[in-house]
Amino acid sequence: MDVSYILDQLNDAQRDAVTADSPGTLVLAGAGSGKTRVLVHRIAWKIQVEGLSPYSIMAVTFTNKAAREMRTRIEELLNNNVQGGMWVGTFHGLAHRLLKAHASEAGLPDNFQILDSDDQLRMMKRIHRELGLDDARWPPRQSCYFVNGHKDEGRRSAHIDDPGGDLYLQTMLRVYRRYEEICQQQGVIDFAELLLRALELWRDNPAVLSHYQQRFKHILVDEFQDTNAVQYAWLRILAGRGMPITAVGDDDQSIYGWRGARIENIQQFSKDFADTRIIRLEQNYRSTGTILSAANAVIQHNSQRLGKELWTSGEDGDPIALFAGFNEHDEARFVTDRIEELLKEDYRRADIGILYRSNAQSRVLEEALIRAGLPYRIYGGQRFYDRLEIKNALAYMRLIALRDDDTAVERVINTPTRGIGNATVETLRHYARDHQLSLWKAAVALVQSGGLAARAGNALRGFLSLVEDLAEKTAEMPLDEQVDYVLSHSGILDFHAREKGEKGQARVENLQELVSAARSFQPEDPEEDILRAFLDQAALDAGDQQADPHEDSVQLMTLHSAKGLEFPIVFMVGVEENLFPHKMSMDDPARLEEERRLAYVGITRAEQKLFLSYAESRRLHGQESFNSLSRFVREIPNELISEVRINNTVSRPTSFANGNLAAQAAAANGMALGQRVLHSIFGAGVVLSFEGQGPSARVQVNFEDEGSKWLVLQYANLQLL
Ligand SMILES: Nc1ncnc2c1ncn2[C@@H]1O[C@H](COP(=O)(O)OP(=O)(O)OP(=O)(O)O)[C@@H](O)[C@H]1O
Ligand SMILES: [Mg+2]
Repeated sequence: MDVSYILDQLNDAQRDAVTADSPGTLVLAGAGSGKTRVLVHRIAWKIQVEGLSPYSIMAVTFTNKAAREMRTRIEELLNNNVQGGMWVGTFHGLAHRLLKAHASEAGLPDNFQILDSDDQLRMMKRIHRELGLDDARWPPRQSCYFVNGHKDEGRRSAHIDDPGGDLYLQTMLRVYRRYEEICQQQGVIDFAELLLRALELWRDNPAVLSHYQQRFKHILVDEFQDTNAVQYAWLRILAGRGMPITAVGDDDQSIYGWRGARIENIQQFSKDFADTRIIRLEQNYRSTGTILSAANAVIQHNSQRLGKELWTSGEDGDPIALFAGFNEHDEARFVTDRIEELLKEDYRRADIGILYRSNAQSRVLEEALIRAGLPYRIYGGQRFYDRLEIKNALAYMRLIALRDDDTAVERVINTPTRGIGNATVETLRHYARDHQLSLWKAAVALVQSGGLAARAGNALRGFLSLVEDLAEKTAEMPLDEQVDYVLSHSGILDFHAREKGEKGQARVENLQELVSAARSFQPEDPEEDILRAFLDQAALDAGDQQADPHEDSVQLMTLHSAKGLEFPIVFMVGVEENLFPHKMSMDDPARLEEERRLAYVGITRAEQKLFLSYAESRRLHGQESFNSLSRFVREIPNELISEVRINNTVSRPTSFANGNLAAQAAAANGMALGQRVLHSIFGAGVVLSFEGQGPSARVQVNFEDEGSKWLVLQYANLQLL
């Protein structure tokens, strides 16, 4: 059999890694050196040459998107359909699959549901109320952090030592215990719990473990540097004493330390897996020489490194462009202007990635993209399934699947408004707590016993029978009709349609989109209950489905979600001290190094062109700040960077509502580049640029008769034309 096509497009070191027959194989290499490619080709090799069945392979990727891509690439390579039972997915996705197959062994009800981070926070707030904790002193978010942090390390509340007189720990422990109890009672599990349960399932059920140990013949793990303690333990327990395992990773790209990821797992690997062969890849195939030199220069400032070389035989390419905006709007306009130019040069929108440090930065960029008529998609962040109206609709669907889902009850018991006030809900909560019941069962009991005032009782009865009715009427419908029916008969559609203006409109469109999503939904396992599978998918998916995936669109995402991806063009925006590195990480050397690795990840996403930009003044989370250029940019040698001058960006007049220019510019300097203005003495002209801020802000205007002049904005008294 001619299998040369599996090795043809690989260099020697990559071939070595693909064909290695060592029990443990660790590929340790920098960004863009072909680690993911090696994994894909290694799987093809295992199947085609070594004759492993796809059924006996497990591959772990970092995102659901990466899992889908991996599957497609293997299929392309093997020229066939390898659906045949191969397990490819994220740790969370695989753990979920495992728990569904063995719910009872894992101590879960068959229809357990996933609690996403928003739901988790909601539940935490309820627990705080129940325990009489004041949210100001005990932020519920902090409790989530506490619980998740311990779970990531594999610690349940029972494993935490008696905190003695430490009030903080005592309180957190009480919260953790109560949280565990309630989750168990309701049959819901959060993300960290998925992993921990999956680990405990194997640890405590030798029969289940041995089944999988016999089934799998090879485990492969991408982005190994970001595994946490529980994930690593899960791999180890499965691999047992002899299952071959291949891990690929890059210590310089470890960026999830804040979520419990442990770089040490890399060193641990060769100790734990006998006869590990370590293979290094040194040639980068992704980026231009300039981009690669910049990345290398930045990461060299870190002290904790295993140390790797990375070179490219490619061209140097363009210098890295650096743009200083007056504020975030100016920066966003620079981005959209450049994108428009690039699109004229034969690039497609999907070739362009815009990367930022914090989710909140996306809003201004989104607005600029919308204004410029440029379709875009966001990975992560405000995902389709995170949107309010979608969560409302899904809460009804979840209740149809499982009445005891308290989070869903809380969400829609009075949405749309049906006269169930806070007092009634509070009574319900008390009753549920006192009788150890779910909210739903408590509601049924209260309605039956007549324990409520007539009005409240009727309203509550209305809600209960609505849900029962929805369940009954839609039981036999195909999924999309079911969703459609629930949207109109629950009142959710009307409720959101009544919201004013664009927002209501957008919500209705999103709800309609949910029907389409249901129509095109196909469960991985056709035997499975489709509603259940759909709800699980909604909770798990990393937000890939918000826009039409086939439309050519600009890609927006945080630096964290960009890991493993590549784009011909990359804009890294907001490269400012306090934003990136993040101000929370500035004082801690270890966290600062993690921020630098994030910069390394960002830079190395770019194939051909890299644009960096920052804003001299920025309003974020409602606060104005003035930050200097990020140290990470200053760590790039000057000769690799070319500064973009502001005038270059004045390509078209910006339109915005009439008003007093000084006031607007004072609020947001530089909004009006290209704007035509009138001065009482110099006459009409066009705004060329701005300088400074506050009272010293100056504006440069090119007057038709008088030529270019600098004026102090505050006194210039310009009128918009
Ligand atoms: N031998 C090769 N010949 C040509 N192109 C290659 C070769 N190896 C890898 N590539 C290409 O280089 C790019 C980077 O490869 P890949 O994504 O596998 O790198 P990686 O090491 O996984 O990067 P990251 O660390 O960012 O995850 C991809 O476009 C890939 O197709
Ligand atoms: Mg990769």
